[in-house]
Amino acid sequence: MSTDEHGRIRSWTLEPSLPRYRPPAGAVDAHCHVFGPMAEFPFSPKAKYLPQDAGPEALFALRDRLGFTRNVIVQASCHGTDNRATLDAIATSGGMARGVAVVDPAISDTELDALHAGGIRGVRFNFLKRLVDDAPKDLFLEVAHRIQRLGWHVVVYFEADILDEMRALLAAIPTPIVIDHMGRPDVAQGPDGADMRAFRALLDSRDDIWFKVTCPDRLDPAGPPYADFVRSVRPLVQAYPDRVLWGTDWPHPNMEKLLPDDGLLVDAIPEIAPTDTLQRKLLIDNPMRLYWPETF
Ligand SMILES: O=C(O)c1cc(C(=O)O)oc(=O)c1
Repeated sequence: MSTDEHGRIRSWTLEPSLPRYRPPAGAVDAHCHVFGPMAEFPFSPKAKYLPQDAGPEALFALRDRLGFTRNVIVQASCHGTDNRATLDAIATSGGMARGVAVVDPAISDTELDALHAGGIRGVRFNFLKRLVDDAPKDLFLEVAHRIQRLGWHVVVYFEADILDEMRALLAAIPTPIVIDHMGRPDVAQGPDGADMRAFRALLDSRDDIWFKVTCPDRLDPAGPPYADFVRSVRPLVQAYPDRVLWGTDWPHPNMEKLLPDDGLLVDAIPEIAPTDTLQRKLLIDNPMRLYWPETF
């Protein structure tokens, strides 16, 4: 347990192993976060965890160590709707990061424009009760309509047990959708289990629902080499190769009891995406299409 004298937790390992797998040049870590630094960017009073600082310098050092080129920084719940830490990290990346914001539904169009100028390309709707106090679907849907003019997408985080409740909202969202961590299926059920079947039905309901094959550490308690995660997720990558994204999830919010080794997370990539073509789509083509569309 890595808690400092102020009760601030560390959920990432300070010495990740060097991965054996080397990503192709230009690879994107499409799901990561920054925490603080708190002195500059305080956490939300509503934050459900109080992490130690995990700022852009550490994030970009990890990016280089793991062999990645770009990051997509997703606003973490501990920063609420104050996106300054995420924007600061993007600003210091030299064009090598873009982001996903969490916004107050009352946000103005001018503020949305400023987020766009700062590199934001999507908004995140979080439905996990342990992370947020409320998730107003009607207001979220209004936000989804308002960001359409910017060419953004909606990132949604929910767990498998509420997938059915989510269907109506997901069907109504007018922009592309990205599902965080595949909606957290129980990977122990295997690729044909109820959770994966329900998730595939969702993917089949629209051709613009993307998903992140992230967080083996959260979804597969057996740990590396994440055998259940690999056997459940590989068929998904093979079936939907053009709308799948990968990310480290660093600094792994709330994982302080079992610090994931980022090097071993990278080593799982060729297991879930076994060919060069799949790896290129997963790590370069797909995230670039979504976050750096002007390069196409
Ligand atoms: O499962 C989690 O605890 C978690 C939390 C956050 C966040 O606090 O934003 O983001 C994630 O992607 C995952």
